[in-house]
Amino acid sequence: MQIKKVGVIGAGQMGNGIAHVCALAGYDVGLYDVSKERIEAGLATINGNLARRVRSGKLSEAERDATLSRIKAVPAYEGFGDYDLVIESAVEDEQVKRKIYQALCPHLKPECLVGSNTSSISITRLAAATDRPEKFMGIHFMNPVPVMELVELIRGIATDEATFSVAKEFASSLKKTIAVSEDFPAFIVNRILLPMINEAIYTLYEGVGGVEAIDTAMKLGARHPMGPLELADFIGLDTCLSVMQVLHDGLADSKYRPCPLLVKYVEAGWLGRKTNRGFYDYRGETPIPTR
Ligand SMILES: CC(=O)CC(=O)SCCNC(=O)CCNC(=O)[C@H](O)C(C)(C)COP(=O)(O)OP(=O)(O)OC[C@H]1O[C@@H](n2cnc3c(N)ncnc32)[C@H](O)[C@@H]1OP(=O)(O)O
Ligand SMILES: NC(=O)C1=CN([C@@H]2O[C@H](COP(=O)(O)OP(=O)(O)OC[C@H]3O[C@@H](n4cnc5c(N)ncnc54)[C@H](OP(=O)(O)O)[C@@H]3O)[C@@H](O)[C@H]2O)C=CC1
Repeated sequence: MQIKKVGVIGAGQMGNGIAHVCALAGYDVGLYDVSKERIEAGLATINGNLARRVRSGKLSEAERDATLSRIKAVPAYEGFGDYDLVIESAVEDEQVKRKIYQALCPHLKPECLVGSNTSSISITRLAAATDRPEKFMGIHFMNPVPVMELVELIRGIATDEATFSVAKEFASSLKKTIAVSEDFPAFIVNRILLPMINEAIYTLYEGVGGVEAIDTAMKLGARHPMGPLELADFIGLDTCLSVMQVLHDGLADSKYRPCPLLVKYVEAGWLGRKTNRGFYDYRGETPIPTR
């Protein structure tokens, strides 16, 4: 099957990044979110990211214009009727994702593939909420999508070989490197990364170090490009908590217990960069640690 048109559900930081790399690779892209404002904000981010690449000489203005012209807003699921692949990248909440598939699938052509960018949720379970489990896969991009080289591919129990093969070709066409993961909670990257971030939050919670000390320690002591708390803010603390809950529930091991301080930040609505406050306060010119 030849993929030409790619739909993206959710225009947040991951959805707009997925739309960006797909359009850059020559696909026609349709972007959907719950409101017109959300779609416009996603399109504005893509515009800004492409403009930065033009300024740094990595993209010509003509390439930028052609990329932007390939992305359109799709305000309703009916608009995805002639798409070949739809990638869902809405919030990390199983109930929200299930509702999306139930509303979306009746409008898709029978051969359309469906992918989820979920960070942690069972692909087999999500597939069961669609009318096409054999055409459903985990296609997990990393943040920031235009920069990170990896895509994890995850097959559910029912995913057929043809779907897997098209997904591999698709990810390669975006110039991404593939890592195949079995369908276990949080797959490979987040099975390893999120417990480290959670441990960094416990380190803060127990007073072993402050926000800056923890981030400096891991940046300079372990050569991580971002400290774990800075990275948590970048990912979104709601997403970090959801992933830890999926690990804790799915593997039933207390070592995955989400740190109570992470829970508290999420309850406060301090979700990191997207709400301007998390382990750092981003409202001023430079980020200030909140603890
Ligand atoms: C939760 C999950 O399910 C899975 C996940 O994704 S976990 C998160 C995985 N991601 C990470 O671990 C990211 C760790 N951080 C990094 O690798 C780096 O800090 C970084 C790549 C984000 C920024 O690198 P940097 O060297 O500090 O920044 P900077 O020099 O400003 O930018 C490097 C390039 O990235 C681009 N970039 C940076 N942030 C970007 C963003 N948010 N969106 C798009 N492009 C971005 C810049 O435009 C620049 O591109 P050019 O070279 O083409 O100009
Ligand atoms: N953040 C990260 O680093 C990574 C995240 N992911 C995964 O990608 C997915 C998206 O995450 P991310 O982009 O960070 O989250 P964001 O919060 O930035 O974006 C999610 C978007 O989905 C929208 N949304 C909510 N409900 C629906 C719905 N019913 N239909 C369509 N859109 C909806 C949200 O709108 P509103 O704000 O109005 O609710 C928001 O615009 C999640 O599954 C996450 O786990 C994967 C890799 C990395």
